[in-house]
Amino acid sequence: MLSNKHEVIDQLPTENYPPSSSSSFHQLCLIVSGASFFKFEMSSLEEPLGLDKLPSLSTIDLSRRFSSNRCSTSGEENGLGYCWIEGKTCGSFNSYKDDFKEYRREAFNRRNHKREITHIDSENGYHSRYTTKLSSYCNDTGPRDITNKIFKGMPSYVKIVEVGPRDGLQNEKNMVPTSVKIELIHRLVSSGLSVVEATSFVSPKWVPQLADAKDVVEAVKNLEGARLPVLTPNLKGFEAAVAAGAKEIAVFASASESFSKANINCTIEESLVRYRDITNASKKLNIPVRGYVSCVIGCPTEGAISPTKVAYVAKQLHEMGCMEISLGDTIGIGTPGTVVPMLEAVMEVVPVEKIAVHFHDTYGQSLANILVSLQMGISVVDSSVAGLGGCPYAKGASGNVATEDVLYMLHGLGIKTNVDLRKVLQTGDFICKKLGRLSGSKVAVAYKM
Ligand SMILES: CC(C)(COP(=O)([O-])OP(=O)([O-])OC[C@H]1O[C@@H](n2cnc3c(N)ncnc32)[C@H](O)[C@@H]1OP(=O)([O-])[O-])[C@@H](O)C(=O)NCCC(=O)NCCSC(=O)C[C@@](C)(O)CC(=O)[O-]
Repeated sequence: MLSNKHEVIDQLPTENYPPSSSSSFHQLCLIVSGASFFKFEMSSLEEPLGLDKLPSLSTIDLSRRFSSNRCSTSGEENGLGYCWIEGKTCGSFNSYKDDFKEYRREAFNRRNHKREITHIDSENGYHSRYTTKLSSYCNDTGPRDITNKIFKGMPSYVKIVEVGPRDGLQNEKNMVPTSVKIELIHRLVSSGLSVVEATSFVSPKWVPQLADAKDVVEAVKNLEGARLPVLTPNLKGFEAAVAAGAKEIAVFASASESFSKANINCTIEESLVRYRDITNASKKLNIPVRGYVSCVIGCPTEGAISPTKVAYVAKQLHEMGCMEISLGDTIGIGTPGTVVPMLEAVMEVVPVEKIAVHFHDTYGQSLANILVSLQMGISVVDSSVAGLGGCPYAKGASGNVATEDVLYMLHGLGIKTNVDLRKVLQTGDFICKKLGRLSGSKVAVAYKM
């Protein structure tokens, strides 16, 4: 058992930790595929796994890993990454549409396959035979084909948008000192995060915690190495943000009419008018604007939200000039079953490279949802250090998915982030101590044991 924190942190997986065996790799593929029919050799959970025991794909050359003789990949990068798609040339997003069509055909056209399988009951360990409808992956194809299907279309680099200082803190009841917010941003930037959402220029009556937005931005505006967007709900906020020195803005619409009312006191259409004013003003100043769509799966009052509504709002934001559209499962109710159709709808109207995903972890589904998003080609993921977060106007919304957990998964998949997980863990430790709470990151908890 590791007792010393530093000892623990020193053993964390980095982006390039030592090679794993092919059997670990195979195990991971099976885990990722959600195949519950296989038994794994598990390591003791009494202490964190040593790095050499962790299933890692990171050190195996991606092009070799996922290519067959048919694949012409030579490991070249085209700016967005290596091709992970068997039998294709290696541009990732250039060939995206074709790849995605094929992906959908192969991934979703297997609903009526009846198969007899041997089920190993995970609790009782007994074998039972039954006929069920399920994916034909396991019986039709070899492990290599399964692997190719799982990793098809995944990016080799993912940009993390750290939202801890804004989304993470906005719901904190006790006022967090401005100096702590500033130090938090410094630490996050020094861990390699290239985008750290710093604060919001919203009404202090609505979100008192972020009433010090001006002071925060003035203190961090010259920080190098990261972009520091701030949220603005209207021109008043936009102007205040720019005056304080903000160089990037985010606007936040909703796919739910009730949530729009509760959150920004206007209808969806009214919010889009406000955001058009902001994007017009920002174009003149050459300030990039990110657009959020909240409640993309469900709303605390309206229930399920249709993918068509989400796509509509996303399209509007895209067309008015938002450079990236972040899709927020504000109350964290999504599963891959609901996230995939929502993403499909949005991808019809917004290019995949402009889509980000923003999951709250209320039901523990965030990593699964991120994984399917990656499989659909998305390469921008929002997360919050230590899993801080929650929306004051969304009852039941819990923290965002923890940055540490996302990094751990991405690095385990061999996906680059340029973020130092150790430093993010230390930052999570820092902010949790300041807030007097436990980390919401599973990885942080595991490495402290
Ligand atoms: C939009 C408003 C302002 C409308 O609020 P309102 O009360 O309808 O606005 P108003 O125009 O009547 O103004 C009321 C007061 O607020 C002031 N005011 C007006 N605008 C600003 C501003 N920008 N900055 C500072 N002050 C402002 C304004 O000057 C006035 O002050 P008073 O005269 O009473 O002293 C309000 O509803 C608001 O601030 N809402 C923000 C709520 C918020 O931040 N929610 C959390 C965001 S998280 C989210 O949306 C989800 C996301 C993005 O994280 C993604 C996900 O998780 O899914």
